[in-house]
Amino acid sequence: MLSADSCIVFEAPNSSGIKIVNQREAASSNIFRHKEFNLQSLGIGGLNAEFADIFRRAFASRVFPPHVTNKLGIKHVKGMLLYGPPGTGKTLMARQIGKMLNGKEPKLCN
Ligand SMILES: Nc1ncnc2c1ncn2[C@@H]1O[C@H](COP(=O)(O)OP(=O)(O)OP(=O)(O)O)[C@@H](O)[C@H]1O
Repeated sequence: MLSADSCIVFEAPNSSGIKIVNQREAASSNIFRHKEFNLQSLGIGGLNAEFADIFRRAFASRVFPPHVTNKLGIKHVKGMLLYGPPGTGKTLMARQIGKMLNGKEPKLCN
């Protein structure tokens, strides 16, 4: 049953050649492939606080329906810069987050 809060998201596989336009806002609520995250199963250890910070800053706005973000004037974060000592999991985390998203792999800059 459809209600005023119902949201329809059209999806097409990349290989289909079909390009769906003008539904960016609606699609944003479906940004993650999986709704549950388990950092251990993603091979990420000891970065729970960092992941929570990334999620809160960059993705929290995307779990709200588009009409709520529009009404509140919330702008989605479109990029992030990870910094820290070498070999501490920045690249690993970026790649794993990229896999969880319905998008392209992250672009890594050294
Ligand atoms: N928290 C972690 N959990 C699991 N593996 C990790 C973690 N941190 C680093 N590693 C592993 O250590 C190696 C180096 O990590 P990674 O390349 O992600 O570090 P980085 O912070 O991007 O380093 P750099 O700043 O030098 O680019 C990788 O093989 C990665 O899988």
